[in-house]
Amino acid sequence: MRTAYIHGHFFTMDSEYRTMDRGMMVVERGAIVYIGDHAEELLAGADEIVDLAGKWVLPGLVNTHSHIVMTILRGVGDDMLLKPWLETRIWPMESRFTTEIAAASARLGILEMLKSGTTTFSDMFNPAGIDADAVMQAVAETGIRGAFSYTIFSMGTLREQQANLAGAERFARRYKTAADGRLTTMVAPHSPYACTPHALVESVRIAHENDLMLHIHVSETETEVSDIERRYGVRPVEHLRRLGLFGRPAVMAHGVVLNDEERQIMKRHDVRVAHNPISNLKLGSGIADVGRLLDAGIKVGIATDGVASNNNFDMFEEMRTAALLQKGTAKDAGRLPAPTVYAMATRMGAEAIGMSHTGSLERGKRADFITIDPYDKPHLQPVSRASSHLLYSVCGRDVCDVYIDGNVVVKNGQCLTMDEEKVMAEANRLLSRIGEPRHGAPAAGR
Ligand SMILES: CSC[C@H]1O[C@@H](n2cnc3c(O)ncnc32)[C@H](O)[C@@H]1O
Ligand SMILES: [Zn+2]
Repeated sequence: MRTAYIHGHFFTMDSEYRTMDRGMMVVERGAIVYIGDHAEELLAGADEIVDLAGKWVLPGLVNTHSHIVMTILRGVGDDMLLKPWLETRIWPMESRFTTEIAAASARLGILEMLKSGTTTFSDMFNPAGIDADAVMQAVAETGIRGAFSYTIFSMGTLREQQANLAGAERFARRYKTAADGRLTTMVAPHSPYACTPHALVESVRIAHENDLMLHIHVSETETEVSDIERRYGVRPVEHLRRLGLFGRPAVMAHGVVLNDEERQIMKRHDVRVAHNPISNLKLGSGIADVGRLLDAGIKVGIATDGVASNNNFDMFEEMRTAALLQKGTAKDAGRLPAPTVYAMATRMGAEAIGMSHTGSLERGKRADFITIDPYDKPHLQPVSRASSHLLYSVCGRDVCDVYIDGNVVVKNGQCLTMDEEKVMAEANRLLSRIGEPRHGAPAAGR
């Protein structure tokens, strides 16, 4: 099947940030075979022609760190710092999760991601008490692309910790290539504070033996850094380096509290960062110095984290927040200009999570793209300044169509791979099982 997408205003987000006004993209078997100016002769060989006149077309966004299974916890534990938030609100509720809740929560999270333009994500989920296969089945059916990680924690008895490691290894192997290559895995020790050195070393072994990346929360708060210093005599980055974590390609979620020496270690070992500006603000963790990370040559992607600390999966909101924070903290309006932020949310983010077959509209890449129709939207006028609006004015609700592997998964704002009403109703119904009253739910539904 060969499809020609014509007349759209294309933002390729390639390394030259090429744009084409009334351009053309040809897709065959889910891959881009042509992108450029309109070429009438290419239409002859097309099985289907899709007219995108008036629409902005850009690569699907890449969310480099999320927790979709936590979506049902949106609104839990507002106004708390990370440590008490996790220990007194989030972890106790996660411990009551069932497979049904986890799968419903994942569907709801992915529905929100797809409808707001995210086509690829890298996710960590807490496997305790749930059947990971059922969750993966739910994820595969949505049509999204992603890297999934079964989180390794050093909690509970020794036997429970061994079971957790064995589960993570089984999972990493089983889903390394799944759903026609759309889904893959990473190995995810939760953090230097929730994992023993043994669990961290085992994580590296699993990653090495299965040729996988590592994904870990690091240096999110001052408290974490001082706790690790007290326990191990060194800061988190050096602690992880000594344990061999950076012998594999690794994505560090957060990286809020870092010094120059740590950035040098990270650059030397090609450690990438998933920057979660809104979650870091909401949990009172601080603001990562993204400017310095990029200046040091470190790849940085943008991420939402879970919605309990955000409270949504809107990557446009995340991009704008990232840009504004860096300008404000550096007192330099030129910090993090639009092209840099677009790259972080698309091509660089995809590279950061080892998925460089997506993230830009280039020949040979997967046809993962989204469209925005600006014409009926006052906040996107004047339309001629699209390259500014994509950062400063667009929000997730403006996304019109979403394609992954050349398949349309959202059309005119409606998700085609899920029954939207059912997904939302199911999440609300299951909420009562984890002990939260459903404030605002209609009485008849109780
Ligand atoms: C969902 S899997 C992993 C585990 O991570 C917890 N979590 C969610 N957000 C954060 C964060 O910002 N820092 C550290 N840990 C976080 C979540 O509750 C899960 O148990
Ligand atoms: Zn996280």
